[in-house]
Amino acid sequence: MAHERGGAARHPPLRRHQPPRRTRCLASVAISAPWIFLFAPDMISPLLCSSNVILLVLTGIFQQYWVHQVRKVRLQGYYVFSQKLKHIARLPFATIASRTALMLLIMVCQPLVHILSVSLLLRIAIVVEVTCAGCFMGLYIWHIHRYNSLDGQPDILRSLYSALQPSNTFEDQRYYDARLSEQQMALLQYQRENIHYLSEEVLRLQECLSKYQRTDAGTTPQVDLAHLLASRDQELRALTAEMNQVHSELQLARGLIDEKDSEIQHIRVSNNQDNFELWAQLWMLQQLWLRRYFALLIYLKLIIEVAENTLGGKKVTVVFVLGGPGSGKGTQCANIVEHFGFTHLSAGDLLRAEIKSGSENGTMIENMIKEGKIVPSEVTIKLLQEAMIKKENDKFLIDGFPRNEENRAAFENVTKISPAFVLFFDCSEEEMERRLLGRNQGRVDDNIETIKKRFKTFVESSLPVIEYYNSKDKVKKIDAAKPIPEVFEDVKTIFAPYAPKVVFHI
Ligand SMILES: Nc1ncnc2c1ncn2[C@@H]1O[C@H](COP(=O)(O)OP(=O)(O)OP(=O)(O)O)[C@@H](O)[C@H]1O
Ligand SMILES: O=c1ccn([C@@H]2O[C@H](COP(=O)(O)O)[C@@H](O)[C@H]2O)c(=O)[nH]1
Repeated sequence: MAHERGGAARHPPLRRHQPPRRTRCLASVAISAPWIFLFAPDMISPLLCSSNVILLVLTGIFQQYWVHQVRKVRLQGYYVFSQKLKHIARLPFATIASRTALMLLIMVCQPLVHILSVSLLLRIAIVVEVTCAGCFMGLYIWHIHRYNSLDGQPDILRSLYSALQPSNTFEDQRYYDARLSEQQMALLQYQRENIHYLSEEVLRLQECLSKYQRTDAGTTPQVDLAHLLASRDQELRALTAEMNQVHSELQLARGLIDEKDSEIQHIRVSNNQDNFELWAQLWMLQQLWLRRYFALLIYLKLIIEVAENTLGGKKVTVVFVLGGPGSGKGTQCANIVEHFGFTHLSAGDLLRAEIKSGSENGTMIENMIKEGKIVPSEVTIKLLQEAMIKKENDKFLIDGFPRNEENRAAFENVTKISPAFVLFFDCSEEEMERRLLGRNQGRVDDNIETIKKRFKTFVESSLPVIEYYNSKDKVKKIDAAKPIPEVFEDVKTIFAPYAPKVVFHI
């Protein structure tokens, strides 16, 4: 952006303006009138007055032209500069107008004027007038010259916003009260369009959100999970495509502006104002696209925020509890549930329940567990999603999952949920083996043969997952070899931010 604007600033469109030759002629005639008309002294005063009136008319016309030029400077975005020029452009006309009035007054009051001759007074008036008008014209020309060598940035945005912000200074207050320039109006119009566009996007977003809302007060959301996730994915894809399109259109606009920039360089030589108008239009177009682009980025961020860590219309907090078999995950999860109000979802327990339910996957799952192998991701993820949706809670401990990289990636892709952190129970194999053999819960995999296989799977497949989250700074490691209460003391420190808030009842 700065580049384009800078480009424009390097090639200002105005050329240096000289006072018209006619004005100078009239001024010289006016000054030399008393000598030219020596043969007819009575003609001097009326002639001086009438030539001054002509000069006044011409300055008026000339002022119109200057004001038009000042407007162009303002349209280019140099608001502060144009404000300065605006006052200077009016000074020559004001000077000549006041002197003409003075001259007419002298003429009218002729019989009362005794100190100096009328002709002398008129000449003094006209010399003062021409000197002042000349000075002001010079000042204007000097400013134009300064403008042409100006290398600053247009201050249009400042001017736009300053007009909308009340100020204490008198100058700013006047500006605040003054009518907005056309350029400001145009920019405001664009802002309005963008606001309109954004509100449409917000409506769309609200519509998307409403799909995630629960439709009754019951515990089961009415939205079909698969449909919900699929539509959310589709929305994300559509939005990304739209953003890419806008981005390419933005590039196109930028390309055009660059092209026009070089044409504007030509304008400086040829003084072709039409191309400047084109540049101004392109600049505005680019502004529009930029605003739209950023609006879309914000929208995309919102969508991603909505999509992430959301399930059945609620934002969820998920903690993965990982560690070797027998490291004490289940034992500590029970404590966390009691103290911190989490819902405990053990992937192993869900799989065992699935076997018991007599599902078609039952035999496959049972065989995998006996072999200490990892059940396919889609089976486990489906069970976890269903369990999460069924529960009212929004804080979940997912125990013993993900067990490998594939589990992890599939879960994040399908659910768009990433864990707040990973609680890792670190324990030696000897200690874990001792605990598992002493667990005595009748589990088919708590035998030395399967235990060895489970250890192998843990080292080969599950440890890389922990390493992955560690690289993301998400792992909170616990020394699980300590006695149960001591381990829980460490766990409590980690979960302190999740402690339920104390409510005071009066
Ligand atoms: N810190 C501890 N010290 C001693 N024994 C413990 C400790 N933590 C748990 N145990 C015991 O070890 C056995 C295994 O514990 P637990 O079921 O919690 O482990 P786990 O990590 O969930 O195992 P798995 O992954 O096989 O489900 C249990 O009998 C439990 O009482
Ligand atoms: O995500 C998972 C979780 C578990 N399994 C299988 O179940 C057993 C027992 O799991 P525990 O967590 O020890 O209760 C495990 O050895 C795996 O075979 C799984 O495949 N995927």
